[in-house]
Amino acid sequence: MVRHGESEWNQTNLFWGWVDAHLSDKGKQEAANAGKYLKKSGYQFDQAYTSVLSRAQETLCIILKILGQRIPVETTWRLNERHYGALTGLNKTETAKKFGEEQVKLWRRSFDKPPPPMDEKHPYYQQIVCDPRYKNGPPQDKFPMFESLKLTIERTLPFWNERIVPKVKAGKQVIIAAHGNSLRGIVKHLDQMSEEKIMGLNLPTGIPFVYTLDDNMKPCPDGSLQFLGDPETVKKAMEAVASQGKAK
Ligand SMILES: O=C(O)[C@H](O)COP(=O)(O)O
Repeated sequence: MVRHGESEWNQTNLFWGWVDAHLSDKGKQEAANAGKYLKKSGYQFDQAYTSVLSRAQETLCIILKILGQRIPVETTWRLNERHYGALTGLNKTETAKKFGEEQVKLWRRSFDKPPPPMDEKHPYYQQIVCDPRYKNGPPQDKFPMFESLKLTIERTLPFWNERIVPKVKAGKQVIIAAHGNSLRGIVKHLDQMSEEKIMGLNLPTGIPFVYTLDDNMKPCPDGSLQFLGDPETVKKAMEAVASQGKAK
């Protein structure tokens, strides 16, 4: 699994959720580094999965190009970033100054406290709701206007169980290029993390992590959340993500 590289909106520290941002130059470099690391470690994949958002698709494309692999790619809104509701488009530092760091941490990392909903007057409402990439779902009457991690997991796990698990059980190697919170949902599920523990997990951009699963889809000993990167770089990258919500 890999969280997309830094996007143009990461640079300006905005909540972006379902808004479609492209990779920044740094993000393209991060994706290229991820590809090189995977290549050096000898990874070959049979199937790829990604969201319908450009930043995840661009990351996957760069990685597969470096691996020199052409494999089937399945895209789904179910792997999208969580929908950040009314916070979409707001600056994270400014939001922490206005509402306090604790509140922003709860919105960003708590399990079931959702951000306030996006209403029809929100500047990104039309762009998201009318985007043709959602013509195959989610249905208009269930289209999210906000998501907690819990709600994100509720729409990500059916895809994991129905589409990804059968491939893995058939012995296929799969790569998932997605987003900080859709991947946190899968990690929570695989490692059966508590709601408290998942609050402390900040996935860095563009650093792949590996799961080796047994026949019951449980992580093998040492087969859980293994980052492919130098530990100090991974640690710093995780801290940097956590501190995006500070008032500074
Ligand atoms: O949507 C966003 O802003 C990011 O993809 C994830 O942000 P977070 O790290 O604040 O949850």
